[in-house]
Amino acid sequence: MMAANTVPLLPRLVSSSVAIANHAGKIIRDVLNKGDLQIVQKEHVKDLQTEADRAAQRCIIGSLTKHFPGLIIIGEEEESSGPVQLTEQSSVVPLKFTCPPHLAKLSQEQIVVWVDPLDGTSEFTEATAAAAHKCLMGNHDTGCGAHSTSLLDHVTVLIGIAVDGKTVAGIIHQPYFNYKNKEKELGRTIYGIIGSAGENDGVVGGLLVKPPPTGCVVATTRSHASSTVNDAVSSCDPTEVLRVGGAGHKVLLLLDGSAHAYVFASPGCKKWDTCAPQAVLEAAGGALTDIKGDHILYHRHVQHRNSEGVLATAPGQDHAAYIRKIPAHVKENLVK
Ligand SMILES: Nc1ncnc2c1ncn2[C@@H]1O[C@H](COP(=O)(O)O)[C@@H](OP(=O)(O)O)[C@H]1O
Ligand SMILES: [Mg+2]
Repeated sequence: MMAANTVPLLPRLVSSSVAIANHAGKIIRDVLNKGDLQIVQKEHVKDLQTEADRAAQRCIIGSLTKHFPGLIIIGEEEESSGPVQLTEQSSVVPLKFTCPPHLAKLSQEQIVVWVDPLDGTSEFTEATAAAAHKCLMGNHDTGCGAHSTSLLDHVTVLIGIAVDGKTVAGIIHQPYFNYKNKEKELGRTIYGIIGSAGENDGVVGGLLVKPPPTGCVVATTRSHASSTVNDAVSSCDPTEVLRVGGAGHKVLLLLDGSAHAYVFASPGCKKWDTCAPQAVLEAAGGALTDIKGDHILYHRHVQHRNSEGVLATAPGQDHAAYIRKIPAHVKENLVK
């Protein structure tokens, strides 16, 4: 076995982040099971924060800082007081693939980590603590409150790693994956490094990448729709539209064979929403850009908003063709 300090920085960071994201997912479930989300409204009524967001972020930033002192980390939530549950230094997960050669000699100063401790907060709050407490005790859904608890699938923990302003690696943890099936393990973690060797499931850990069905299934926002969002979706001539929560969840739909494209022509989504999902998607051969087809950059001092929207396509799809379909008035409406 190689000594820890001979393993390049990037795979060490990804491996620790997988363990940290798993831990954050457990913290999220614990908060929901206690039944008191302590919801705070941020910029507007659909921009919420719960104790699960805060506690998960304390865990992620505290643990990353402990294991990688001096690392630049940008999290969605402001600093909050409360217990900080850290992962152990030894909590690392063996990765399925090796570091691409061009990323093998990074210095920590080149890296920015973008953290969304709980993506899909609107859906999380709707899957009420009461319904979740009743239905999820014992790791299974008894059917009561099924409508609201099904939204728990939309919740993810996102840790994205950018190098010199470009996303290179990402971790998406889904804390409630399998929550309806008590026979199976609760939660899953998907991770990828762009440019790793291997084919499809070999380059994305934790998920078997599948092609989408025939037709054109477009995933878009469930809770932040607008006329430009709807115009952009319609322009793709979808055979089906999936209105679902979370940027992480929507990208997972592109990877698990559920959708062809994720279209969001609005400035509300932020860098911490897209950094990890973009890396995982692109590691598998998909693409994520703004709605005009330009790259999204993740430098330390970049503006947090993805002000020109988000358009992502599943592996094997013609990304440029989707960009061409977006109407000019939608593109003109979204400016830096
Ligand atoms: N108008 C808006 N205001 C605030 N956040 C927005 C937004 N539109 C999108 N987002 C954020 O982008 C992410 C994906 O949104 P959606 O689920 O609507 O597609 C969510 O992240 P969070 O759940 O982490 O806040 C959501 O809050
Ligand atoms: Mg988010």
